[in-house]
Amino acid sequence: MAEKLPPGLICACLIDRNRSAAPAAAKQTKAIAEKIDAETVMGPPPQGSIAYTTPWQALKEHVKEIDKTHLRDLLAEEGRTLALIKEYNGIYCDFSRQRVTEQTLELLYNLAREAQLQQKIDAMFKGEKINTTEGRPVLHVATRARRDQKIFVDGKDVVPDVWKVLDKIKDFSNKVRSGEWLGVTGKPIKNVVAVGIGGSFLGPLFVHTALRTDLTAGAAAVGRRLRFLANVDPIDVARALDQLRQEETMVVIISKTFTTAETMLNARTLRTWLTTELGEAAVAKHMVAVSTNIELVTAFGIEPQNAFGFWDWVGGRYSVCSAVGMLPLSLQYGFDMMEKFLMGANDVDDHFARAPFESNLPVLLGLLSIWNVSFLGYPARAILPYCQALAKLAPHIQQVSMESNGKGVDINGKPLPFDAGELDFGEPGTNGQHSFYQLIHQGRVVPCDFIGIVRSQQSVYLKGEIVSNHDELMCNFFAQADALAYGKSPVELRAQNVPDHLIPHRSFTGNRPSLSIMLPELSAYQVGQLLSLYEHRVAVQGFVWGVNSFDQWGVELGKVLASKVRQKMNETRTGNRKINAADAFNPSTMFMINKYLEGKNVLTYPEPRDVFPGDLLKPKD
Ligand SMILES: O=P(O)(O)OC[C@H]1O[C@](O)(CO)[C@@H](O)[C@@H]1O
Repeated sequence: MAEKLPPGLICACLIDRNRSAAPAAAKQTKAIAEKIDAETVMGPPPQGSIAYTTPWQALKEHVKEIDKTHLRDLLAEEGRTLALIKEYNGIYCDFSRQRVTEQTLELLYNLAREAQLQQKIDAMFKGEKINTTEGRPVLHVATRARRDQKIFVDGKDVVPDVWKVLDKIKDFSNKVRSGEWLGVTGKPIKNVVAVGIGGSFLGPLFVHTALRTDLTAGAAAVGRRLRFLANVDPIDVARALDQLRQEETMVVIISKTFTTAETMLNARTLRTWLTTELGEAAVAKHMVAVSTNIELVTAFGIEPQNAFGFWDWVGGRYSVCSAVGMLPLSLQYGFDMMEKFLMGANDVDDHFARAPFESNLPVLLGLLSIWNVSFLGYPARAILPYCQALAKLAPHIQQVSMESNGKGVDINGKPLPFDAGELDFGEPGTNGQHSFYQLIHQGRVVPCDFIGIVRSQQSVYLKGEIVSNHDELMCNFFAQADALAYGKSPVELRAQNVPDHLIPHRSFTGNRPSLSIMLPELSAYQVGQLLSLYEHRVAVQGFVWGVNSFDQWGVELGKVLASKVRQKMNETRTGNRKINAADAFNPSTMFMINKYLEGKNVLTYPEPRDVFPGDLLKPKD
């Protein structure tokens, strides 16, 4: 295990094992080790960092100017507002509620030029190996390339390979949907359970949730069910399988690596669920896979013709446009609709690659986020769609953004002299208004993305009501942005006869930044546009901060430690014993695991056997 860990962690582990030493001495040794480690492994913060450049320093100076202004006054300038409204192919972005002037934007463009942003964007689209720690290109844009586009990796055009898989998905999903592909008992397949986690789950879930309210999509999905199984929590298994009959169900195992512990355990669980009922022959008709590792898929027992491939140049969190999303979503909605989704994403890809910074929406979004995080000092960002169909946008972007830019070192491995990344969270409005908006109105400053849709896919209007349901939703969309920007002053409150003792409680400082995005509707095309917009915004931030946004080493340590716990837990089960000091956990973990083992003995079965959801609730024989 040790040789897989970076040197800093090896030191920490060695110290951890030296538990007999006096705590003070151990603390001192640890501090010294960490210092040596930081100096020898990473070195001092790099003078080459973007933070030491003139454009960065100019922006820092500029904060003083901005601090003299209030959004209330900035919003009074119509010329400024017009300059800060940007539109591209139906996407309307109003940046006027950002704490910026036109000069701020000029300074941000200087920063982008200093960071060689355009060159980095070009390198990405050209298939250069910009994910340097894994030696890979970053080409999720190729997964939604038009058939006639050319994108090269190591001199080979990859677009024909992309379309070979897409054609296979089209053919397969048509067969399943038309009833030409039948289950092992001759029944048509009506249900799909997509098993995957992280990027192999959140993107497809986001798109599925967005399309579920599209009337056309709804029609295409009539009588069909798409469920997701991500967590190994048995409750998640139970919910995913609830009311499903094996003979009408297809299980799609989605894993880039085909090694992710949770996904593989769930894959084995669902294989057993199918074969217990239908026999071994069920695997060929009811299980398919999406992976870059076709060897492991075959070893699992899924036939290669039932495997849908993708490539190591597609990062997991950027993979929804590959077979990862396209297969389950085409089974649910039909390939034609999903092709529109791809073309929406492709449209914004083209815009991102070519448009000048001044009108490039992902670039503007990215630069403004950098302004908020690195200069104004706001570490969080709320994604607030006034659209229930976008309920899973925030969780998806949370992974895209935080797994990409949550880094402590730059692309050359040198410590960053600033905090990169931000804390992303969000909920659809108006639900969020009745939850965490209190904090963003009167507590911490959290820059907000408001997203609204002009024409809803559904209409609800009761005669006698002032406005329709959708208009009501949008009234809040417009109002919230102004409430944050303008606030409410004690003078205004006094004029409304608010008693003095309540004035501090009812005052709103305002001057809280937000941006508003409006889309004409939310069909598959716009969902694709929105996805690409957010993905590239994250890339812009990473390119300017100088981090590698396309690796994710930070998720590894927990996986290694879980595997040690798993092994020890298995030993205690077979050896019928508790965890003890020889198992080399710290006292806290040792006590906690033993508490867990003691507590769950009431429910464990003495003999190993397959247990399915609901079994634990049945009386024991
Ligand atoms: O698709 P896989 O290989 O199962 O990985 C699932 C997810 O796990 C992660 O590696 C994080 O643990 C993500 O980056 C990835 O999307």
